[in-house]
Amino acid sequence: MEEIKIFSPATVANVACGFDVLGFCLDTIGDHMVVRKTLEKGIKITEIEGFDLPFEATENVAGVSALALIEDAKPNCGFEIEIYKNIKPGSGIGSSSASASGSVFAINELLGKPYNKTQLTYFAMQGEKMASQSEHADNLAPGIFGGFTLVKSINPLEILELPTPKDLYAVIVHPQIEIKTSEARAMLPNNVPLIDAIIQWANVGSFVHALHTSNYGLIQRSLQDIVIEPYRKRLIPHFSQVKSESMKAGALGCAISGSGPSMFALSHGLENAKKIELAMKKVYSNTQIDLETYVSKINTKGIKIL
Ligand SMILES: Nc1ncnc2c1ncn2[C@@H]1O[C@H](COP(=O)(O)OP(=O)(O)OP(=O)(O)O)[C@@H](O)[C@H]1O
Ligand SMILES: N[C@@H](CCO)C(=O)O
Repeated sequence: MEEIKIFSPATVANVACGFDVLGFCLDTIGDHMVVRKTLEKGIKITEIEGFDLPFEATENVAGVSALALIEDAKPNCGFEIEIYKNIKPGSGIGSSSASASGSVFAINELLGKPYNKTQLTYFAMQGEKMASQSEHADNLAPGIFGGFTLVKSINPLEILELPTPKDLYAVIVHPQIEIKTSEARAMLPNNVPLIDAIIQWANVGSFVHALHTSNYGLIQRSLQDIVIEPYRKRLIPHFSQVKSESMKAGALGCAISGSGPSMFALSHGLENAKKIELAMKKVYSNTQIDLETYVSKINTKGIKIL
């Protein structure tokens, strides 16, 4: 194979209680990428559509992760990358992650799949590190593995695939402001009071159990974030109203997606998800804030070859 076209989906990191460890993959929004082999060695980004991003491979996360992979694989060829972006950078639904994971997934396919999904996540982390100035894989893993994932450890990298209850849907509201992950991380405290940590890790454990048992009531009781949300919610206009209106509309939970400004809600069933989407839109209807909303099935396959 000389050329490959892929869909690299948007993802939701943290999932309320699991800062830097939990994530899930969306279905209805993502970037397209075309990657082809070249005689000339190295990585070239030849096309970027949708948003203004660097073409220099060492400055674009897609290039940085691809360079990490070829440094290890030492292939006899190079690669050129075209990026067709739909996910706005700084949106909180894994824009940089979709590019970082998409390029390594595509190159791996073109090389005959020498690497497994965990190794691909490792290479993609090198790109993510540049964008957010810290190492985390909670957006990358669900894009590469699909479904819900838990990053058990980043050193050594270990990723657990979690089950997806059949009737679970996600609703995303994206107020059109930009929040850089690096800045949203810089505002967090270095220490967490033990009393808060106890509540948070109990929620992570019970959320994982709820996914395994398709226990929607327990999903609802586990989706809370008392560690990160108190700091970041002030970055997001109308955060508290979106949350309370979503819950009134039947959400299992509503929280910041990644580092924001997007917020997500989980829903038991599609009809209910549509009601939650309407409730979210209504909160912003009398404001000047532009927004996008999406209702999505949980994407259990991850990155897709087109
Ligand atoms: N291919 C790329 N796609 C998106 N952002 C990129 C890319 N290459 C470099 N960047 C830079 O990464 C930054 C955006 O990444 P950031 O992690 O802040 O946002 P995000 O990926 O949408 O958020 P989140 O990780 O919270 O979902 C921007 O500064 C952008 O210029
Ligand atoms: N876990 C990360 C996800 C965003 O990249 C954060 O919230 O900072």
